[in-house]
Amino acid sequence: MTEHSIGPLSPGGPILLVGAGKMGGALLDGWLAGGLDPALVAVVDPGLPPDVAERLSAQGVILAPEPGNLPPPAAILFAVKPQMAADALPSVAGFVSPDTVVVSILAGTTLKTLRSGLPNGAAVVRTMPNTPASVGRGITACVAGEGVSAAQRALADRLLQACGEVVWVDDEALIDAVTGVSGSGPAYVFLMAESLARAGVAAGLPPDLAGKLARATVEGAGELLHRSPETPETLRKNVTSPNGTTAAALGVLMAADGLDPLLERAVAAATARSRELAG
Ligand SMILES: NC(=O)C1=CN([C@@H]2O[C@H](COP(=O)(O)OP(=O)(O)OC[C@H]3O[C@@H](n4cnc5c(N)ncnc54)[C@H](O)[C@@H]3O)[C@@H](O)[C@H]2O)C=CC1
Ligand SMILES: O=C(O)[C@@H]1CCC=N1
Repeated sequence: MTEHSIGPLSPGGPILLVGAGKMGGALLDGWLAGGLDPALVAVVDPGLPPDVAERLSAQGVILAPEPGNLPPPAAILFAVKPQMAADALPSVAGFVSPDTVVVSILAGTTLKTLRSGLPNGAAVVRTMPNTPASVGRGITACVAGEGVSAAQRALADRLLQACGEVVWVDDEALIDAVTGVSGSGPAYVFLMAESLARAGVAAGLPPDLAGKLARATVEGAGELLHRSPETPETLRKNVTSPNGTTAAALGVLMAADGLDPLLERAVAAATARSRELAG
């Protein structure tokens, strides 16, 4: 369930999703749960599993449209794997009209690459969402390419807000580091739950109990962070009694070779990979 309602939206044309996998599908679910009329939504994805196609079709979503039988889309959400971009861009290009805004979520794929595969002067927004979008709790960072109008930017913003928060940056180069922090970031948190469970087993707990405790701890800490106005630092200090158990653990995690340098290397690796994907 999304917390975000996009309510009645008259985008001036359909919204076309190209690539309805994990991220594209999450955005689509967010739009439908947020109140977007399914008759205004079209999906192109040759790999759509039959059960998903059946569900979408039953909801009234238009499947596998051709440029000739779909009115010019107000927005095209481009959500294939970066490695499929070159193959898929021509089919996106076929749907682009002068008023269409193309919103890409492809890691690494630059505005320049996207624009080079689309009709001259196409309006393109490059974004980086994350998988908590599937529960309406994502965060997406966006950068608008040349010629994107205020109305096109507002439409992109509204579509992405169906799945969580949206922030805009002016400098496209920041999107690689955004990818390293929030795009890939949920995986680091899930790994934390896995690692904490393994550490619990190493400390003598039965695996089932360690897994349950670790999962509930990550869930609960995330929810507390969500609901509390306090900073992460204050919430951490609230757990830490002087000379107590947490202080003992934090002595390890906050040491010179602790979590900071490890995460710095991890985020730098993701950022570098995002730049590499640009080719
Ligand atoms: N999974 C994640 O956490 C995030 C992914 N992204 C980006 O989202 C994009 C999609 O990633 P996922 O959803 O994880 O991948 P996915 O593999 O789940 O989805 C890709 C979808 O594209 C479809 N597809 C392949 N070729 C196509 C074509 N020519 N035309 C239309 N559809 C086609 C596939 O059938 C598949 O359903 C990637 O570019 C990735 O960089 C961005 C932020 C987070
Ligand atoms: O791993 C990836 O390349 C994508 C982009 C951010 C999250 N998943």
